[in-house]
Amino acid sequence: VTIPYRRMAGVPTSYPDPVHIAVIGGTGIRALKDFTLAATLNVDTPWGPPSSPISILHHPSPTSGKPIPIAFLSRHGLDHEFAPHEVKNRANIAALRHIGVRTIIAFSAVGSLLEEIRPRDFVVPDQIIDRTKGIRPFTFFEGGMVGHVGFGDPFDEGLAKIVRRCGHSLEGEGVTLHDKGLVICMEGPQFSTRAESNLYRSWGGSVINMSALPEAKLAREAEIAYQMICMATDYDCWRGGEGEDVNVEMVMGHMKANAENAGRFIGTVLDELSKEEHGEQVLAKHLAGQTKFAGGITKPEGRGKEVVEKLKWLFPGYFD
Ligand SMILES: CSC[C@H]1O[C@H](OP(=O)(O)O)[C@H](O)[C@@H]1O
Ligand SMILES: Nc1ncnc2[nH]cnc12
Repeated sequence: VTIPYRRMAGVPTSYPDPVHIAVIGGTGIRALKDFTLAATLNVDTPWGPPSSPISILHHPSPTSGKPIPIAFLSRHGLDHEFAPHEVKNRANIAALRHIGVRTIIAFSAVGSLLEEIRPRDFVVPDQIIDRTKGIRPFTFFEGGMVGHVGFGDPFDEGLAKIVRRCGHSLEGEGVTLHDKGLVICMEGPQFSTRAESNLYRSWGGSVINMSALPEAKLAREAEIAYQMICMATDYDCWRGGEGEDVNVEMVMGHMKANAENAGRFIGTVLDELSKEEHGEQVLAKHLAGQTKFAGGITKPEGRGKEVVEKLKWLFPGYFD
């Protein structure tokens, strides 16, 4: 199936098993090629519905041949109708955790802030600077439940190692991969000024997007291992040559031209993650339980009823 996963006649609307791995598709990635659509889920969450229905895709395990379910969610909606500040981040992450997801591979089209990261290159980032403006809902812990999770390393290093290996295995076949990178996550939806772009370069920024946050923060609160794969589509506006400033046409043009490689990259990562040897990593056992303590700081008598109910839905057994 290559079209965006709308509700299709005959496709089940429920799925019997937990789904551990998810892909969040960004700009230009609204579906995954060569997967069988097993179900389309309309999950409602205490934070409202997610940006899109969740498609459950079947992918044969490269070791056992058994079908492995993968959840796919379209960050900006099936028709790219949600601007970066309108993306239903809390509902997206909550819905994914609710169906069993503990590993997310998130894809993002980014501007490059470095000469050596050329359009169509891939980057597996390891750091983020938050330049969003506080207008996006960014936590599950508010309204009478205080929670503080660690975010020193905003991406999951175990997952990053696997993703990098997969990317390198495709090098020479049209894929160029940069192993590390600092993502500047800006508010948007307007692109940056030239002064801002230069400022981010002076901070050591490698790439810029509008969607790493709060997605990555919410995934951490939800104890989900999260790694973003970025694909450069432009040089933002710092390079300054004629006709070089980023625009949507440029972004979409590079995404379309390199969609095949992006799809192969994601497919290789899913193949690898489907191997039994990565079972513990995929289940993010290293994160399990952290939010029970990080989110349990508010004394029971001070807890907000409404938020407690929401959190019970998201973390059954944590805040009883
Ligand atoms: C269409 S250019 C700006 C847009 O592209 C990126 O989207 P995504 O991260 O979802 O691939 C960027 O973050 C902006 O939302
Ligand atoms: N230059 C840029 N700035 C922010 N987000 C982007 N996504 C793709 N290119 C971008």
